[in-house]
Amino acid sequence: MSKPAEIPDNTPPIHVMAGVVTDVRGRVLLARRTQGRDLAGLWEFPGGKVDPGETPEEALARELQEELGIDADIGEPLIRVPQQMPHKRIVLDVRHVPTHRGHPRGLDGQALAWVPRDKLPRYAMPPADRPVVAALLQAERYLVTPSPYDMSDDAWLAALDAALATGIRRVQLRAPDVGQGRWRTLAAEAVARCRIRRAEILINGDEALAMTYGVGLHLRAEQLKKRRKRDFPDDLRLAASCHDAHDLKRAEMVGCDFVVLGAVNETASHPGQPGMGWARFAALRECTSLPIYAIGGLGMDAMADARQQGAQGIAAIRALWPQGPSQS
Ligand SMILES: Nc1nc2c([nH]c(=O)n2[C@H]2C[C@H](O)[C@@H](COP(=O)(O)OP(=O)(O)OP(=O)(O)O)O2)c(=O)[nH]1
Ligand SMILES: [Mg+2]
Repeated sequence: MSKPAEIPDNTPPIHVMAGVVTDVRGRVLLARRTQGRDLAGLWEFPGGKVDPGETPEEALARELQEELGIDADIGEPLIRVPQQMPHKRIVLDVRHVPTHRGHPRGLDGQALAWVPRDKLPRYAMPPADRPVVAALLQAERYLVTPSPYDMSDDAWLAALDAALATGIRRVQLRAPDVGQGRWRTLAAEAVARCRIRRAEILINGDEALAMTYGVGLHLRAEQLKKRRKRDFPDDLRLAASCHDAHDLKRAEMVGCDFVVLGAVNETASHPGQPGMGWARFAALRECTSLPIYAIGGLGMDAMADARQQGAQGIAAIRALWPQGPSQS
């Protein structure tokens, strides 16, 4: 995952603002890049580069006025994606645009489309937009279940239910250190509970079990290193745990749908091992367009930071698992 030779490491990235302009039906506005520019023909969120002396919000409001003729209210940040492209580095800084005045028109001759959210993945977009679309459609919290240790199955399942009740919609089922028989029982019950709550399930490591239930598979880092091809149904999620640029490259090659990258901070399970920190996380994120959850000693209070560093959100055991008496 080395950087293209023509980009020196110290080239400052180009700051690009883009807006998720939404209509009353919740559809999102995409614009098609015109011929004769980079990435021509691809669909994008309308926006453009920040000019010297402008704030990011001023830049986005100006671009939306120039390109679409609308007077837009710039809302909350969605995600900020650092991205290496063949001949440049950008930071794609995406804001919600919940309201605007005027009817958008393609003033540069660009085609426009109002797209229902669930149809966004059908549009061919630049690589930096893949994490943006994922941020719009997919869960920002990825619960990784802890081993039950001395908890009873019932207590563990009750904790899972409590976690799901907080609105968690993506779960990695993992229970290391329990025997096969108990793992199968726990997994069967956990899959049923996640289905009731409409939470997406990925099973850690156990491909046969994932296929049995028709749910996703989360590859451990060692499993990812040995895998050459996806070899997994396209309609089920395939994810992987990554620690470095090699892992990310492999996850791309294998066709993972998303990955988990860390540890960002020191964790309680590995005291004394410093994490990679946000700067390293963002540098690795810059070299891939995979959606990435940050993991490692992160609480939910780090969510805004994570999104600013280009993360889909946070994956966690402790921070997302209700603390029962035997967990303390
Ligand atoms: N607006 C926008 N740009 C994107 C997206 N995804 C993405 O990779 N980009 C890239 C494409 C370009 O390399 C860069 C934006 O530059 P641009 O050339 O469109 O900027 P601009 O609107 O200021 O246009 P110009 O006046 O320089 O022609 O960011 C996106 O969703 N929206
Ligand atoms: Mg533009």
